Amino acid sequence: MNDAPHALLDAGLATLGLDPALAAPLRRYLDLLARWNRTYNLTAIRDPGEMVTLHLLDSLSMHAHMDGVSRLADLGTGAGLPGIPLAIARPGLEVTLVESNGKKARFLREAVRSLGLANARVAESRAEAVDMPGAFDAITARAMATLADIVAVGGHLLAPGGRLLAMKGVRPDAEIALLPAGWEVEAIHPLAVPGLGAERHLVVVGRAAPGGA
Ligand SMILES: C[S@@+](CC[C@H](N)C(=O)[O-])C[C@H]1O[C@@H](n2cnc3c(N)ncnc32)[C@H](O)[C@@H]1O
Repeated sequence: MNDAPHALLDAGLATLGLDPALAAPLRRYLDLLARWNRTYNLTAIRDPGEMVTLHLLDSLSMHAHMDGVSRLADLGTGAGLPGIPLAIARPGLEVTLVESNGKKARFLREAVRSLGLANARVAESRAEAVDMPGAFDAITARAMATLADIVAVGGHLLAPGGRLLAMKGVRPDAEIALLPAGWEVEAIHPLAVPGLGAERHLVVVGRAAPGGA
C-alpha cells in the first residue's frame, strides 16, 4: 500500500473514533488480500484506496453498534468482510467467519493464521448448515442476501434476544416489508463511512415478541 491509501486509512480511523494503532494490522490484512487477489479473484475491488474505503472503513463503520455483542457470526463473509476488520478492531469479540466458497475459505484461514487473529475462526460451510443453534448474540452479513433470506439461512444461529445486524446501502424498505412473520426491525442506523458519499444503513432485526404486531 502506498502513502495515499495509508493516509486515507489513518484519517478514516480517526473519524470513526478508532485507535490509530489498528492501521498496522488492517494494512497487513489488505496487503494479504491484494496479494491473493492477483491469483484467486477474491474481490472485484482492486484499487488500494477503494479497498480502504469500501472494504475496511465500510466494515468498521458498524463498530459502534457492536457494544454488548460478544459472539458474532459473519455470514457470506467472502474475503472476511466485515468480519475480519471487526475482529481486528475488537479483540474481545469472537467472530465466526462463515463462507461456503472453498477458495475464499482458504484465504480466510490463511488471514486468521498470518494475522494471529485469536478471536476469529472460519466455518467453511453454507450458513444454513452451520450446526451451532443459538450460539451467537449477533449475526451480520454484507452484500450477501435480502433480509428475509439472511434470517432464513442464519436465524437459527441467534441466541434468544440475538440480533441480525445487516449492512445495507439505501434504507431497504422493500426488503423490510418482506421479512417473514416472527421477525421485526428494531432499529435502522444511518452509517457514515469516511470518504464515501453513498448512503449506508445498519438494519437491526430481532425476533418479534409473541403476540406482537
Ligand atoms: C457478494 S459476496 C460478499 C462478500 C463479503 N460479505 C463482502 O461484503 O465483500 C457474497 C458471499 O456470500 C457467500 N455466500 C452466499 N450464500 C451463502 C450461504 N448460504 N452460506 C455461506 N456463504 C454464502 C458467497 O460465496 C460469497 O462469497
